[in-house]
This record gives sequence, C-alpha cells and structure tokens, in this order.
Amino acid sequence: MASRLPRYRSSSPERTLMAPALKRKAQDQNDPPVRKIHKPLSKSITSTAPKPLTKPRPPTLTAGTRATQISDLTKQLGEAKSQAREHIHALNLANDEIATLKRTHSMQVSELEYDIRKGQLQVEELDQDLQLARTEVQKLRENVNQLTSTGQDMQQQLSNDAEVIAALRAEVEALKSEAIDAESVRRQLHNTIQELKGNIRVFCRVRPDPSPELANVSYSKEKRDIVVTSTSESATGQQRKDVHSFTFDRVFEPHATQAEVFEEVSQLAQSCTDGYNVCIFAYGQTGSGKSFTMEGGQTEETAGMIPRAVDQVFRVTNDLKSRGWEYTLEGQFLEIYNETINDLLASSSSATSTSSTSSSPQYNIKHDPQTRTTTVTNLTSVPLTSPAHVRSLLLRSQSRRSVASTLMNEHSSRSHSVFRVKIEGVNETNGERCVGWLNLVDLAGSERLNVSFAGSVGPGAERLKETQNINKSLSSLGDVISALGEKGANGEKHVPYRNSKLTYLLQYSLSGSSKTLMILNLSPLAAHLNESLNSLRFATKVNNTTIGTAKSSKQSR
Ligand SMILES: Nc1ncnc2c1ncn2[C@@H]1O[C@H](COP(=O)(O)OP(=O)(O)OP(=O)(O)O)[C@@H](O)[C@H]1O
Repeated sequence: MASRLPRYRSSSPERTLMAPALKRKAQDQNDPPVRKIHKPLSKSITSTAPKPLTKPRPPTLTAGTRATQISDLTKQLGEAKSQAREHIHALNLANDEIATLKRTHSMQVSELEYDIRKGQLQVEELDQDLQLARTEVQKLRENVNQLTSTGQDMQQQLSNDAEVIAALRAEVEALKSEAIDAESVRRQLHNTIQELKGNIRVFCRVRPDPSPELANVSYSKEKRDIVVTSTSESATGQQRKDVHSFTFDRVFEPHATQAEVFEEVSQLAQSCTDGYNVCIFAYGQTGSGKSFTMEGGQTEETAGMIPRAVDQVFRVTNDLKSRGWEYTLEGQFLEIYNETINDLLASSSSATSTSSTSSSPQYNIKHDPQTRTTTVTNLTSVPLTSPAHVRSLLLRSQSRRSVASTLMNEHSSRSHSVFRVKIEGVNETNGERCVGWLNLVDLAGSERLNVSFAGSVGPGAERLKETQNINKSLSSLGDVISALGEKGANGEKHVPYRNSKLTYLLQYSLSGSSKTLMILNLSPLAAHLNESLNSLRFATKVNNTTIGTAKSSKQSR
C-alpha cells in the first residue's frame, strides 16, 4: 500500500510544470489528472483502512495470558496508530495534490476563457469584414449594372456609326471614280498645255561667278530675253559695240536657285508619268554649269534636275495609286565617250570603252518601230525603289565617268551622260496602260577646238579626238532638231539620227511623240564671250524648231 503513494508524489510536480498546451493535450486524450488521481487515492484509502480491533475476551484468562493479550493489544494498537499516521500522511499528500490540481484547473479555465474571448473578438472582426465585403459586392453589382447599360448605349452608337461609315464608304467610292475621270481630264489638259508651250523648249541659265571680268549681259523683266553686248573693231579700226539679243522660253539669272529652275522643269517630268517620252539636255561650254544643273550637289538645296525629277516621278506615281495606277520604275545610266557607249551601272568588273577588250560587253542600240522603244544590248537596267536608291546609283556612277582635264576645266566631263528612267503604269480600274521614258542628258562641253585643244600629239591628241567627237555629236543633235523642225506635215524629210550615237539613242525621245527641253548653260565671264555667243546661237536654232503634236503611249485595254 505504501509503495503506491510515492507514484502520486513523483507524478504531481510533472503535472504542475506541464505547459498549457500539453495540459490541453492530456484533456483531449480524456485523461484528466483529477480523475486519475481520485481513482487510485480512493483505492489506496480503502485498502489502507485500519482493520477493526478484536473484541476483548472476558477476564477469565490467566495473568500470563492476560499479559500476552495486553502485549498483543498494545502491539495492535501501535500498529493501528502507525497505520493511522500513515493514513493521515497520505490524506495530507492527497490534499496537497488536490490543491495543486485545483490551481492547475483554475489556470486551464482562465486560459480557456481567454481563448473564448479571443475567438469572440475574431468572430466580431470577421463579422465586420463580412459586412464590408457585402457593401463591396453591392457596389460592384451597381457598377456592373451601369456598365451593362453603357455597353448597350455603345452598341447602339456602333450600329449608328456603322451606318454612317457605310454611307461614307459609298461616297468615297463615288469620289474615287470621279477622281479617276478627273485624272484623265487633267492628263489631257496638262498635255494640251505642254503642246501649246511647244514640244521643244529652251531655257537659258547663266552661272554665277564672283570674277570682276564679267561679260556685259543683261536680262529682260519678263525673264525671257538675254542681251549680250560685245565690242569689236570695225574695218576702219574703230571700236564698235555689238548687241546680241536672244529670246528663250525662260532665262535664269545667275542667282536663280536649283528649285526655281526645277519649278519650270517639273511640268515635263510630270508628262512621263502620263506616258510621254521626255528628253532634258544640259548644253553649254565646259565649266558653264551643266553638271551642276543636272546632277547638282549633295544637299537638298543644291540637288540638280536629275534627283529632283526622280523625286517628282516617285511622288506623282505614289499619289496616283489612289486613282488606281500602279507604276514600276527602271533606271539605266550610260555615257557616250568618243562615240562608244559605257554602262555606268555595270558591276565594277565590267570593262568600259577606255579599257575595252574583246570580252567587253557590246552595247548596241536597237529600235522597235512597232512599239517605238529603244533598247541598248547588255546595258544594266535597275528597278528603282526609292529616291534615296536613285541618289546612291548616281553617286556610284559618277566615279565611273570618264573624266579628263582640259585647258578650260580641270575636271571636265568629256562624255555625254544619259540617265534614262522607264516609267510604266497600269490602271486596273479602267484598264489604261502607259509607258514613258525620261531621258536626262548631261552633254559634254561644247567648246571649240582651238580653245581647249592643247597639242596634236600625246595627251593633247587624245583631247583633240575627244573634242572632235563631242562637237560632231553636238552638231548632229542640232542637225536632227533642225530636220525635225523642217519636216513637213507628211514627214518626208530625212532626219539624220544615225549621224551620232547620241541622236540615234534618243531617236524616239526627240521625234513627234516626245517633249524636249534644252537648258543652255552659260558662263558669265568676258573671256568666254565667244563660246557663250556660239552656244546662244545653237540654242536659238533649237528654240525655233517646232516638233509635231506629241502623242502619249497611253493605251486602253
Ligand atoms: N548655278 C550655279 N551655282 C553655283 N555654282 C555653280 C553653278 N553652276 C556651276 N557652278 C559651279 O561651277 C563649276 C563648273 O560647273 P560644272 O562642273 O557643272 O560645269 P560643266 O558645264 O558641267 O563642266 P563640264 O562640261 O566640264 O562637265 C562647278 O564648281 C560648279 O559647282
């Protein structure tokens, strides 16, 4: 019995030190310490209860027996006392245990109350959150309702807009068709104006020069006349003033800009997109500004007629897309040096005439009278994609040009350069087609033999040959233009196109179906006066020529 009690003693401290969590765990396992303790305690108390004292025997016993009995009883009493003490001790221990358990229990109750309060607070918070969420949901519902109503309004608006768009589309289609008709009328009117202006026109442009030794040149207010005054000696030795007056379609004074010149040229560039062949020449003595006029400088301001005309062709063909036209542009660039053709767009490995071998490509001019088109065999033809592309081609070809020095201009070009653009258009809307050629020609210098020729042997002989060829082709050009002008209505007069490569190449761009512009470039220097007068006379001869009515290559399907 006594061996059971220490078990309680040893377990009690463990229980009082146990963490609340562990205590709860113990409760969860349905093993409350109180019950555990009560059971063994009651058992222990019951099992250790004092046995009832035996009833004293009657006093008939002997003294010895009595003494023995007394001794036994004393012994029993001692044992009973000892048992009672043990019971009292056990009861004390049990009381202590109960007090400890009561404290533990009270702590557990407090903890549980705390947890309950905490739980209640959480429930309150959750209630508030729920309330807020309900309000939010309510607002969202209202928003959804508003959006649904806006969406319905928008749908209505869209269907209204779709009707307006359909009406506008129909209007655009009608306007497009009107524009196509208007474009045909514009083309007719444009070409009537060009015909009225004359299919051969001559502009005169005088180069600026800061030198004080300038020739005596004056200009009319109407910008059409140029008057050159020279002095000469009469047969009697007297100084005489000769006044030479020339009239052209337009005269540009030295301060005229590239843009001002192009303003007048642009009308012709426009004609190419309408299916006409156009030829623009720069004519003049070496150093008079031909290359500047045709090619110009690298800036927007100084860009010459070639890049400006090409820009315009791209602009016009692009604008015409809205009227049903689709154009393709192709470019060729060649030079005629000493009556031989060089391909300026050929790959660098291809040889030019100056270093020609038997394997060099042969450039022969072929005409097709049926379609009135001219082709040059083996000549490179490049599809032109943009104005920038054309400028890069011009730069590339410039380095290939035959350049040699002469007395008059150290880096003078000694060849005619011809930049040709084929402009082919198709209008799928009305079935019209057209092909026009734009020929932009920078002629070689027109100076006379005795001025630029340095000697008759070595390099001088080479220069002499160049100058002879240049002058031959330039006079052939004059002859062709004169013959065209003299040609009667029935066209019997022979036109000597074959006399030079240049005129043969440009045969279909100079005759009846073409428009020609010659820009005469003049040097204002007194030293160049005689050359200037020669150029002015040549240009006047060209200006007085009238070529028959131009015909567009336009065809209908
Ligand atoms: N209108 C102008 N404004 C400014 N500079 C010009 C003008 N015309 C010509 N020049 C300048 O005069 C010089 C000679 O001009 P350019 O080379 O164009 O002459 P060219 O007639 O083509 O000569 P060549 O027959 O030798 O080719 C160049 O330096 C050029 O820049």
